[in-house]
Amino acid sequence: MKRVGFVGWRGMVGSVLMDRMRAEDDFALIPEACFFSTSQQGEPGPDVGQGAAPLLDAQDLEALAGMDGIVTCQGGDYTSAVFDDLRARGWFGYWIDAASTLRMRPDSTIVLDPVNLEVIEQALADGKRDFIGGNCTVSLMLMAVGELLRRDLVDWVSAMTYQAASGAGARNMRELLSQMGALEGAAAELLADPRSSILAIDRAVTAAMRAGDFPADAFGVPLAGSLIPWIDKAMETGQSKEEWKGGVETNKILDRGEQPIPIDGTCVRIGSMRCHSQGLTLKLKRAIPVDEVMGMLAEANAWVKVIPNEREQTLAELSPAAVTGDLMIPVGRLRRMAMGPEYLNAFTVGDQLLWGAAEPLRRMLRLLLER
Ligand SMILES: NC(=O)C1=CN([C@@H]2O[C@H](COP(=O)(O)OP(=O)(O)OC[C@H]3O[C@@H](n4cnc5c(N)ncnc54)[C@H](OP(=O)(O)O)[C@@H]3O)[C@@H](O)[C@H]2O)C=CC1
Ligand SMILES: N[C@@H](CC(=O)OP(=O)(O)O)C(=O)O
Repeated sequence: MKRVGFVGWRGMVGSVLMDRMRAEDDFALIPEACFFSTSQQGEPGPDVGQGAAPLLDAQDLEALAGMDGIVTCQGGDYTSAVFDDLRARGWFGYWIDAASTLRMRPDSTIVLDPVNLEVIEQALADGKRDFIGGNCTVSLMLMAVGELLRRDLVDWVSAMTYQAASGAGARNMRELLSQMGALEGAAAELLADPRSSILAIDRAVTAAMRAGDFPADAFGVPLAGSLIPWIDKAMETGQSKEEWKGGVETNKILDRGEQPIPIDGTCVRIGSMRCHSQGLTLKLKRAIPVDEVMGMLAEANAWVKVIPNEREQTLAELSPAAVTGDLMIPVGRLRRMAMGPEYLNAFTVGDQLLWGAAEPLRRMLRLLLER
């Protein structure tokens, strides 16, 4: 690949991608990196070691068709607006995309190479050209416990999620902080007085949360001091779309074909900034000693970190506060459950902008550049 186009590089996911590409010196492998924008065409683009050229128009199919590969973090509306037209013109380049639009199309491969490198290599051998990053929750779950599914040791998985504000976008992250500030502000005087009643503090906070001027334009409801047990649209199954993706995308990543593993649960937005956490119940096909499970998980990839089921280490290492900004994927609380020896409990945390969004795309591009 000689010319690689980047769309959506200045957004939240795109900025994380750019940072990671700079950190890994990926741009040194790209003879010509071209930057596009839907709103800032002609403005100077970023300098990634090749000088700062003016930004190209991301709607200009002619300019896009001049690329050997396109990496987009611009979002699903953009993909819907240009992708089919671009292919219809006979464009034969590689399309690497963070958005969900194309994920379930037969020609697309969902990329998470530490888990499904064989599937990606087969797709390349078959001449496939569309490589799409998975849903953040799915990718993070598979980075943590995918090895058990890959080895076909699992009957089903229930995933109860605790998802960060970042999954809803940059505006929502800002709003979460505004909400936190508004709650603190509502109780500030009472908090400053050590003799004030905690119930009075709680009343002040609850009143602020329910007031018409509480900042909730982005989420629609309070998230700080509360939670939102619904993410994305409704499906006919009664699932939210986020819950539906857990099943269909996991099975596509693992190429399970006609033998999908049932995966379901409740996806919940909580007041974390950019780390998604998940409480998992795995029904194993046979009772496997927990030590053996820990060994399998620890060896599965270079980023997973098995945390012993002990209080101190769990508090120190298995939380959004510990993981934010890091590629590490801790998985802990590993223990047999009261339901029987085949029932395994697990808890995992991951940065949803790194392994959840930018990193699988970066690695797919690198794989193509190094071929
Ligand atoms: N957020 C997430 O957790 C995940 C998101 N994704 C996918 O990635 C897509 C993009 O998400 P995200 O990065 O959160 O979107 P952003 O809203 O942060 O960025 C999207 C685009 O908005 C434009 N933009 C307008 N104003 C600004 C500004 N002030 N700063 C930066 N960019 C601005 C830019 O395009 P332009 O230069 O053309 O104006 C930018 O590329 C999503 O729609 C989704 O499909 C995938 C996985 C996870
Ligand atoms: N839906 C995810 C974020 C996301 O962008 O997912 P997807 O890439 O599947 O649309 C969340 O809200 O946490």
